[in-house]
Amino acid sequence: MTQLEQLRAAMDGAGVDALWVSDPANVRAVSGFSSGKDGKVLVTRDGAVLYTDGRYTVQAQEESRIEQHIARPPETYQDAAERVRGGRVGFEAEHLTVAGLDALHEHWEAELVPTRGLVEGVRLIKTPQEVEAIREAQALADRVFAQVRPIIRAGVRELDVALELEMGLRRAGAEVGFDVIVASGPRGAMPHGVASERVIEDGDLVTIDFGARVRGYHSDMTRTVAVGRPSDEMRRVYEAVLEAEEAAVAAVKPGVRAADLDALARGILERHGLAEAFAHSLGHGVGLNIHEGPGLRGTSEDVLEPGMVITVEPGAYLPGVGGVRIEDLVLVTEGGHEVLSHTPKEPLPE
Ligand SMILES: CSCC[C@H](N)C(=O)N1CCC[C@H]1C(=O)N[C@@H](C)C(=O)O
Repeated sequence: MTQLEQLRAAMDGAGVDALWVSDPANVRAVSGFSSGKDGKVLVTRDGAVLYTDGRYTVQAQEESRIEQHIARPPETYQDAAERVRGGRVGFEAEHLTVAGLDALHEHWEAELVPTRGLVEGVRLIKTPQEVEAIREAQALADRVFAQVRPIIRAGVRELDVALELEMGLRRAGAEVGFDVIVASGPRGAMPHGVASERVIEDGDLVTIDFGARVRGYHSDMTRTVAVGRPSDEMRRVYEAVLEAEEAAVAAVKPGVRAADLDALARGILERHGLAEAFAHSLGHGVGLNIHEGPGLRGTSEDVLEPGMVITVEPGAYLPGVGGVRIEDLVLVTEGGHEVLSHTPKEPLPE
């Protein structure tokens, strides 16, 4: 089944005849149009139309796999009105604004129905082309990390490490996937500690979390590296996080519940007295968004399937002391898994 056929099956399940797609990543997923924030897609039983405006005429022709209609509101809504008249039309409840919904009510003679996760459900399983883009993004990030690794040393600002990573990604032809996290010494206790002016010191652990974006698809990887000799306390934390990460990666295969993977890693950290220190979920799906399904967290009902691309990223954060996170990017395969991130996990210096 093509992704559009899968989406129509999901629409049947939700009891809608058509779907108004407004989330930018979903617009891109359904149409291929890369400026999703300036586009909308209407999917009906027998068609799919991309609506965008005159700034994107050429781009839409080049990129879109579906029919394109160049217009601005209200003409956009008027054209779509003919296609949805009298039907039940789903809209994306987690994205459409109140004003956007008002506009649909104003222009359409149709029943408007809130839906959740229809396109996102299709996006859970990547096509071979999507996997290829993610694989390229990660390979490129691995290369850039290797180039930048020598400058991660005492006396260098976190911001300079981030800048080198960003320039490396850009030079290699990728985009920067998200704000680069470089969290050294006590700043390592911040899971989202984006690079600051702090100067890295001897004895610090430095957590670096960054990703590339290639053809819209993200990579995501974290390494925690030592600058000089870390304290015995942080060494124990590092070994515990590494044990949790490796055990969780090893357990990735189709049929495994995402919640069970989270529990596996959490249980290992708990045995090391670090249950409270693991302040986020084990991981997440990666694709057109850096965070998408499946969610690897205790409350998740997701079950792993071949074609999912996920992160496995346990961490332990000790306020005022420091932190460790180790993250790999993993493809779920028929036979188990393939780790897409290849940057070595360095042993800590004695
Ligand atoms: C702002 S993008 C951050 C990318 C990073 N690899 C990441 O996903 N992190 C860093 C620490 C936790 C984790 C995260 O944000 N997880 C989310 C899904 C959560 O809610 O736990």
